[in-house]
Amino acid sequence: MDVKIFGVIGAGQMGNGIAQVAAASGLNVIMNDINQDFVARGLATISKNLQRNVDKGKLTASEKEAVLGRIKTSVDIKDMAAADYVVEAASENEAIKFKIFESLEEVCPAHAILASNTSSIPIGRIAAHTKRPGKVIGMHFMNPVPVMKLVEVICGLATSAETLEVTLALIKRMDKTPAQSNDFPGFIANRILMPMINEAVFCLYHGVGTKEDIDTVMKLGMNHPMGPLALADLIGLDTCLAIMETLHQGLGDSKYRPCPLLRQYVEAGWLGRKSGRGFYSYE
Ligand SMILES: CC(=O)CC(=O)SCCNC(=O)CCNC(=O)[C@H](O)C(C)(C)COP(=O)(O)OP(=O)(O)OC[C@H]1O[C@@H](n2cnc3c(N)ncnc32)[C@H](O)[C@@H]1OP(=O)(O)O
Ligand SMILES: NC(=O)C1=CN([C@@H]2O[C@H](COP(=O)(O)OP(=O)(O)OC[C@H]3O[C@@H](n4cnc5c(N)ncnc54)[C@H](OP(=O)(O)O)[C@@H]3O)[C@@H](O)[C@H]2O)C=CC1
Repeated sequence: MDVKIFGVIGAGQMGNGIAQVAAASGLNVIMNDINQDFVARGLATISKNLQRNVDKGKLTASEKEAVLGRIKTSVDIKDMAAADYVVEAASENEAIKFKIFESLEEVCPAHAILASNTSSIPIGRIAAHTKRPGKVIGMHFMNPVPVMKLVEVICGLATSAETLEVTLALIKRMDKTPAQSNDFPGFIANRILMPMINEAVFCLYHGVGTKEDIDTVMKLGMNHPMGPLALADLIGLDTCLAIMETLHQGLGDSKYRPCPLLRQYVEAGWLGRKSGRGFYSYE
């Protein structure tokens, strides 16, 4: 299948990154969110990231304009009627994703593949909200999308070989590297990463160390590029909590229980970088 028009649902930190790398690979992109402010913010982030590359001499100004010129914005999901392939990158919330997939089923052409960038929700569960489970797949990019090489690929029980083949070709075209996971809650990436982050939050909660010392141990002791609490702030504490809840409920093991401190921060609206405050302050 030849993908010409690539749709992205959600213009947040993941959605705008996915739109950027798709447009940079030559695809025509439609980036959708629920209101004009969010798509405008997403487009401004893409423009800023591309400009950084122009300033570094990695991209010319006309290449930047060409990439931006391939991105159309939308606040109406019906615009996905033009898409051959759609990646959903809305908030990590089952009810929101189920509703989006029900709408995509209605508006997208029969040949369109519907992918989700979900961090943890089983793909089969999402696919059950469409009439085309063979054309539903997990395409899980890493944050920040323009920088990170990995895309985790998840096939549900019904995902077809053609859907996988088209997805792998797109990942190659975007100059990323795939790794395949079977369809378990949290897949591979967050089955391993998120319990580590949650344990770092428990260390803070129990007073094992300060946030700075916890992060320094993992940065300088284990050579991680960022400490786990700083990384949680980058990912978004609401997303971290949602992933832990999916692991806890889906795998039924108390070792995945979210740290109460993580829940307290989310309830206070301390969501990390995106809200200006998480474990650290960004104001
Ligand atoms: C939750 C999930 O479901 C899955 C996930 O995504 S989990 C999160 C996975 N991501 C990680 O673990 C990220 C860990 N952190 C890192 O790798 C690094 O700290 C980092 C890449 C974020 C920043 O790297 P750094 O060396 O500290 O900073 P910096 O020198 O400013 O940036 C390195 C490069 O990344 C670019 N960059 C940094 N942040 C960026 C962003 N948000 N968007 C685009 N580009 C960015 C910089 O422009 C720079 O590019 P050049 O090499 O071309 O100069
Ligand atoms: N953050 C990360 O590091 C990673 C996240 N992911 C996954 O990517 C997805 C998006 O995460 P992220 O970008 O961080 O989250 P953000 O909160 O930054 O962005 C989500 C965006 O989706 C919008 N949205 C919500 N509902 C709808 C809808 N019905 N239609 C269109 N857009 C909608 C949100 O709007 P509003 O603000 O109004 O709710 C917001 O703009 C999640 O599934 C997450 O688990 C995957 C890999 C890494």
